[in-house]
Amino acid sequence: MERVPTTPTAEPEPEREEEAMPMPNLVQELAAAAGVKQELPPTRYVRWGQQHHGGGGVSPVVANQLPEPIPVIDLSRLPSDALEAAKLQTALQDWGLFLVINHGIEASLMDAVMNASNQFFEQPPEEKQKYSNLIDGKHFQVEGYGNDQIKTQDQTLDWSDRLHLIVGPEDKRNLAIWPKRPESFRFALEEYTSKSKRIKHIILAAMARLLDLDEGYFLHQFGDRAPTTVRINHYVPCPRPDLVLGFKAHSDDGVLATLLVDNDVSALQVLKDGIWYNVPTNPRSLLINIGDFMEIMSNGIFKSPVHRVVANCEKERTSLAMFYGLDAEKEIKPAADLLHDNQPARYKKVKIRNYMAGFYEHFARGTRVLDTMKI
Ligand SMILES: O=C(O)CCC(=O)C(=O)O
Ligand SMILES: [Fe+2]
Repeated sequence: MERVPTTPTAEPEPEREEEAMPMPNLVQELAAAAGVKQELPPTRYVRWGQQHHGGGGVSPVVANQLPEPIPVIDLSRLPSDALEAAKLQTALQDWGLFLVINHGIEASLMDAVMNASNQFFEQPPEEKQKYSNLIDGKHFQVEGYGNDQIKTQDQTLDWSDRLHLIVGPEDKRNLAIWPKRPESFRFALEEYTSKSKRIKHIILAAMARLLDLDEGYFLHQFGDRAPTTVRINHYVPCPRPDLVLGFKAHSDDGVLATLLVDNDVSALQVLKDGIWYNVPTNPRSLLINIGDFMEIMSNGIFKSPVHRVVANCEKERTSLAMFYGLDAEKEIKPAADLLHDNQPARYKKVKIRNYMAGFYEHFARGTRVLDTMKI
């Protein structure tokens, strides 16, 4: 079974033709270009030696089925129902991710934000390039439309394009980089952002109660200036899904992430005890992912799960992840009330700014910055 971090093996590269044209850093354009009919995707996207399933274009989404379904938490019951809280505890300890239903976001709003996101990606490249994450075509910034930052020449890129936006605090929204088309995009994303906040509150209060901490313990870490960011991932079909990943293995930065995924294309996988499991889609529910900051603050009681997205050769897929981060100047450490003589701190104190700097370095290499913070 593949493990994280993954390192390319010395397996020989299959023979392939060189690309005739310079490679655009956008997977949608690559896929649309005639060159994609060649059997192999461009080298930069290929994970040599990491073939994750079979080969020959067999859809990799048929991996291990979960030994039990991903826990589904009824958010309307979570504040008062002990059984629901117990379910949450199991979900957090076993998987670090779970689904929520009765979350208070109307189906029409979920559809609106997904449709607007899909419509953005369906537009011609010139329109999308207006929001590029490359300033002057070369200087990378996290916010905007594009792919990963290229940190090294041998870095393997993901078979997907992304749109990354700051949605909170409101005065930090860089509206110049928010798509103007489709026109519905801005309103849908604003509405979705404002309704998602309540979900974060209910879950973080319940998590604090599970640890016998003050109910506001995690919520108080945010203050007014904590950033909330959105990453909209657009996965394009790939002729050799066995050779690429839609999104490399990673754990999320931030305290918590909510994930809105396509209703019918399942592609997300989670790693548990060295085995990858498919996370099935569940229309109208939201997936909640624990982030690295929570793993640190809970002293490892709640795990930030390693996950990845596999490609397929037929269907497009879009997902929208909302990350609840913390202020760059803040320091986090395991909650003092969780530490005892026989339960010492398992993570160092870390400033968010330093964590984030390390995060992007590690992310590009497919390793985890969190591992460097363990004691
Ligand atoms: O597309 C997905 O299902 C997951 C996306 C993800 O993990 C992320 O944006 O951090
Ligand atoms: Fe993620």
